[in-house]
Parts: sequence; C-alpha cells; structure tokens
Amino acid sequence: MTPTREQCAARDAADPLHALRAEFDLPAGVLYLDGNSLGALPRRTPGHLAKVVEGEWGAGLIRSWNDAGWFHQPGRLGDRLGAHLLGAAPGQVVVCDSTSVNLFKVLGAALRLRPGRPALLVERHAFPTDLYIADGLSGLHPGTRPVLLDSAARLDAALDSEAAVVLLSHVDYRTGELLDMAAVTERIHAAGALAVWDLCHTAGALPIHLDAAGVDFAVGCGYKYLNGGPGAPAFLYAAARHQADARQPLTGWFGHARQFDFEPGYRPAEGVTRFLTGTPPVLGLAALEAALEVWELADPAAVRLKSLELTDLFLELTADLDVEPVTPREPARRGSQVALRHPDGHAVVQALIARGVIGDFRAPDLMRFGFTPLYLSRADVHDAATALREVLASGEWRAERFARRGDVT
Ligand SMILES: Cc1ncc(COP(=O)(O)O)c(C=O)c1O
Ligand SMILES: Nc1c(O)cccc1C(=O)C[C@H](N)C(=O)O
Repeated sequence: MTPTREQCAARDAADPLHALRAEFDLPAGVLYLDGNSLGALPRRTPGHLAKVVEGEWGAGLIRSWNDAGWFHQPGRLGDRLGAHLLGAAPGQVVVCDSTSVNLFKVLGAALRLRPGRPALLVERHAFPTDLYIADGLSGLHPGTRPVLLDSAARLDAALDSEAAVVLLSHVDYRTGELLDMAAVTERIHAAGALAVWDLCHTAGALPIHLDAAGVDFAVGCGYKYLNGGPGAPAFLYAAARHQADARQPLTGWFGHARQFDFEPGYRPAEGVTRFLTGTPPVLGLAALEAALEVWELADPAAVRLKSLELTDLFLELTADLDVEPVTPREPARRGSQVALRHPDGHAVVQALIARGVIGDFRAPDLMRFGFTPLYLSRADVHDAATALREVLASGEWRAERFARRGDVT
C-alpha cells in the first residue's frame, strides 16, 4: 500500500529536520524540485549579505580584506565545508572560481603528477563541461589524450598503464546514479592512476568521505544542494599528500607564496592555497557562508536518510504511471534526484511548472526531480506525485503552450 498524504504529513511532523524548512524562503504555491540545479534561498542570506555589503564593504572599504578576513575566506569556508559535508580534514578545500575552472586546475595538476602516462579518462556521458575542460586541457598538454569511457562500469577495461587520471561524477546528472567512491578510487589507484571526482550532484546531497576514500582531487559547485545562490563560488579539494608536488596551471597571484612581495616570478604558496588564482568573489562567498550556517544545523547522515526516503517515496508513488524510472532503486546507488523517462518529457515538465511544481528536463526525454531534505517534506513529495499523475491523466501537457521553445535550462 502506498502511503496516504496524511501518513506522509504525520511522518513529517515527527521529523527533526522538518523544522529547517523555516530557514528557507520559498514562494507560496510552489513545490520546488529543482534544488539539484539551483538551491533555494536561505532566509538568513539577504541579511548576511546586507551586513557584508554595508558594514564590510561600505564602512570597512579596503580595510576589510584584513579586518573582516576576506583574504582567508576561501580557505576558511573550505575548511567548514570539508569538515561538515566532505569528510576532509582542514587545509585541503578552498572555495573559489567555478566548477569548470576548478576542474581545469585540478586536472592540470593531476596530469603533471603522472608524467609519461598519456590517458585522461572521462565518461562519455559526463556533464558536458567536464568533457570540454578535459578536451581543452589535453590540447595544452603535449602527449595527453582524452579517453572516453562508455560508462563508469567499463572503467576496469580502460585502466591500463597508460591511464594518468580518471575524472568521474559521483552522481550522474541525468540518471541520479551514485558511484561507490571508495571502491572506484581504490581500483583507479591499483592501476597507478589518480582519481578526480566531480561532486556537483553530491555536495549537500549526501555525506562524502573524501579523506577516507583516498580521493586525490575533487571539485563541486556551491549553487545546487549547498544553496549558495546563482553563480555561487565552487570548491576544490586537493589531498594533503599531493599538495607539495602539485602544480596547477592557473598561476595567479592569490596562489603565490608571497602575494604582496609583487615578485615577477611565480612561486606556489604552501598547501591548498596554491590552487587559488585571482581575487575571491567576496559577496558570493558571503552568500555561501550564510547557506553553510544552515547546513551546520543539520546532521548530514540524517539528511541522507531523509533524502533516500523522499526519493523512494516518489518512485513508489509514481510506479504505476506511464513513465520509465531510470534512477536506481538500490539506495546505495541512488543520489538525491529521480529521473523519469517520458517521450514528451519536456512538455510534461512544462505542464507541471504551470501548476507550480518545478522540476527540469534533460534531452532527449528525461524529467528530473531533485529532492532536498532541508526544505522538502514527504507531504510535498506526495503532492508532486499527485500533480504528475493528474498531468499525465488529463493530457494537459499536450497544450500548444507547453511545446519546446529553446528554454535555457
Ligand atoms: C556534474 C556537473 N559538473 C559541472 C557543472 C557546472 O559547472 P559550472 O558551475 O562551472 O558551470 C554542473 C552543472 O552546471 C554539473 O552538473
Ligand atoms: N549551472 C547552471 C546554469 O548556469 C544554468 C542552468 C542550469 C545550470 C545547472 O546547474 C545545470 C545542472 N548542472 C544539471 O545538472 O543539468
């Protein structure tokens, strides 16, 4: 028997995480299932930003680089994020730049740590920026060539003595499939290669254990599950054991050993600081800091349990619909989103959005629904599944206004 809405609401009432919903400012009448693409606005963010803008920028002016600690914000936020959500001991994470730029930096550093090995392995269906960056970087490294994997499951066949670096997504942005980070990293290391993980769809979706898994490098973005806001700075992780030898290619002055000596030659800073490039986006970091404060109110293990419950519930409540779930049912292989295949998925998603149920669509036929336990409840999941059922049963998605028109997301 699938649970009723009342049963869902009763479970919500008994859930300690339910209180965190009040930390978010969500518009009335909207069921937001797209926090896996752009997270919701934490209520404390506007006030925190106003404080930084008026107090630190307006009143403090340039003094705030020192007095308000702006210089150290990339490392300080990195340590907080590392401790709470990434399983990284201090001194290995910095918050800076975009995921794409950080990928360029860590892949560049990783390739230089494996000289003589030409292959940079990437999944054929990786998020395109990962493919583009791997391709662009390979063009700049004589002798390096990208090798496309049909899937992560085919990794072993490609892991030979030519393999330098393997770039993998912890969760697949289309299907929501989760890889076993520790086991896969171990296989990569057994072949003598380095493991670089894209955590865009897992940072804030489930607890990550980078140190314990022996990961070499990782990147991820701040604007999805972390709720740092549109264009929020991203993060990167460089394992302590690699830092002294790592040379990243974007050698800007914020990564210099003596930034204010203004030397003409580049010398990398100690530690993960050498992965910084230019002036940090102070206001973007402030918004991410406010969001992290909310995250620090939540136990990531409890968030994971609730996430699995929400995705499971949605899969169960939509099981009899004329859609094909592509997200794995096994909890250990599932991230925090559900993808359902439907030949007219774009129109169906548009019809849902017209009802206030916001999900998204990835060509050619995947409807994606992100489940963010900090601000979604079981009753919300029930309502979303009911809306999908009604949209499909009524055929309202066939209306001309829901036809595809080149929207950006
Ligand atoms: C797996 C993955 N990597 C990278 C990115 C994007 O990187 P950027 O923030 O640089 O646009 C996304 C989403 O946009 C993503 O889903
Ligand atoms: N980063 C995005 C953007 O700048 C505009 C629109 C969407 C996005 C996304 O995050 C897409 C997302 N990474 C995805 O999984 O498809």
